[in-house]
Amino acid sequence: MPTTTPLRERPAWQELQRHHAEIVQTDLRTLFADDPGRGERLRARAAGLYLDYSKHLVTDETMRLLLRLAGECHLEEHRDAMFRGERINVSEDRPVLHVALRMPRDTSLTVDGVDVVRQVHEVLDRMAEFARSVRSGEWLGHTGKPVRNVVNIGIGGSDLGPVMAYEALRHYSWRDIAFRFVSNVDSTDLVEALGDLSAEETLFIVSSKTFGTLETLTNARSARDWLVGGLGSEDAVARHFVAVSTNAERVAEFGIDTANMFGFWDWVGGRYSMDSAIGLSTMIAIGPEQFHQMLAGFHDIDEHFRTAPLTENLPVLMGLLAIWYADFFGAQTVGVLPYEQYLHRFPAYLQQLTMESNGKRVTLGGDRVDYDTGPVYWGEPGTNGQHSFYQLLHQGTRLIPVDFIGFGRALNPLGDHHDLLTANVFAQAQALAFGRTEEDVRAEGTPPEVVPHRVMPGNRPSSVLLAEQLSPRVLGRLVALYEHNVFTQGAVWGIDSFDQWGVELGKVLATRIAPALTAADEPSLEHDSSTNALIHHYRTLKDSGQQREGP
Ligand SMILES: O=P(O)(O)OC[C@H]1O[C@](O)(CO)[C@@H](O)[C@@H]1O
Repeated sequence: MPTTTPLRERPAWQELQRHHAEIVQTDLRTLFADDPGRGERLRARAAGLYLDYSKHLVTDETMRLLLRLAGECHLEEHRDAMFRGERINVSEDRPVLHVALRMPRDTSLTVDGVDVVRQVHEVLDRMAEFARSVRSGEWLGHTGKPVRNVVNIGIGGSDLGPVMAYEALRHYSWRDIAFRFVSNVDSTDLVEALGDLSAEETLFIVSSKTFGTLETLTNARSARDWLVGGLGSEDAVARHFVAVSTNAERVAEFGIDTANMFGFWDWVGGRYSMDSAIGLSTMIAIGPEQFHQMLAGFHDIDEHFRTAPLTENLPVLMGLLAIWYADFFGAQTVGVLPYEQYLHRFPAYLQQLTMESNGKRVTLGGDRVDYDTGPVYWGEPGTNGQHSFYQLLHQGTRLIPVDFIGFGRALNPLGDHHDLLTANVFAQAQALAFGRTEEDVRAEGTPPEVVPHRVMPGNRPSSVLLAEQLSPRVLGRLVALYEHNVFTQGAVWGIDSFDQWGVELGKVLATRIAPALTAADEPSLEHDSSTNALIHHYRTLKDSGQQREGP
């Protein structure tokens, strides 16, 4: 599918470069003053989401050129290839089919002779049956008690999706069960999570696509020791451990009965898996019906991405804007600022989705790119961030495009809190775009020496995304929106957004270094001089602690 013309040589790219030189001669104040209809025109809607992109450093001409670039990069053909189940993850030679995870039961998609939609719904049905039995108290632990605590053990995509979704949908969750999420191999994570739990009432979900991840297996082994220690029998594992994985062999090797395993497939990337069986904790928390609502939300945006004209296609517009700033303005980051406390882990979730996907430096054909790819995504919920890092957004030297996410209705209405919250969304977007001029500051009687400090340059870009109210369906829509935004960016950059080879080397090196840290006798070291010195110093610190802790 990829054509051979290098990205920077494409006509639209070159025109965008020329056009960029014009855009920086104007500013948002002028653009709005000259065009009263801008705020109503530069916006798009889909599946209950409203995207205002009028406060971006763009004109109609910019959008026309960006959309032309998408065409020249065959975005629609790439998209259709994904939906058809072609092996677009070239470096791993796999299809990319998270969109099949939310296709309705009465549809089908055949890949390599198998109807994957049927497979998906078989697993969803098993998950639903299990979730119902846990929620109803029918599923009993080894000593005959129902489950009161669910602990998901996983990392990366096997943790960030479940924890983000649990937090986002807490309002809809079954409060009789406590949920904990353990990811870090730092023992504090597990110890703190289990500290106040009773083994008799605790169910572990070991979530790992590969079932080979060091952190997850280490935590799962320690959790099993804790359980067996607490209940006094290895037999307890069968009623207290279930697994979510693509690797039945390793699940069995670990000692979990594969009858208690929920599968998925290698065509689901870890960071695209929260709506697969990896979402088992989410399903137990909110129930199968609400989980299906979340899937329907994902599907709403899949259909929009697949069928809407690019000019009105929300994820496409967002992806192209990210490219505009990354490659033509040299912006390094994108802030995501949800004004909804329940979405407080959404930026952390997006970090993996965006950066593990588009943190790539070679094209699909293996050539080194000569343009910037994936920006750094980061963020915090508003209004908290306003009292922390927004200063830099408003008056710092860097250009940082941001996405504000707001809602029409609060889940926990209280007085005028929600109107105040939303007023802050609009005010921040306004302040970033239009700032405060020197004349305005002087007119307020500001002492001349303070004037430069109080001027707000404005001309800082933002999107405002609005939805009715956070719900499972809306969460699905939001996540799918960013998934396809990431897809759009990757398709234009011509990179593989679905592999993650960059995380492998560190894993291999850690397993080489670990024996030197655990060895009883001073090891002979053959690493670089810095690593050798660090290992020596660590061993000294460890020994000095052991001596102090001695009898
Ligand atoms: O689900 P697994 O196989 O344990 O992998 C966990 C995470 O590790 C990664 O491979 C990166 O280290 C992610 O892509 C993945 O989500």
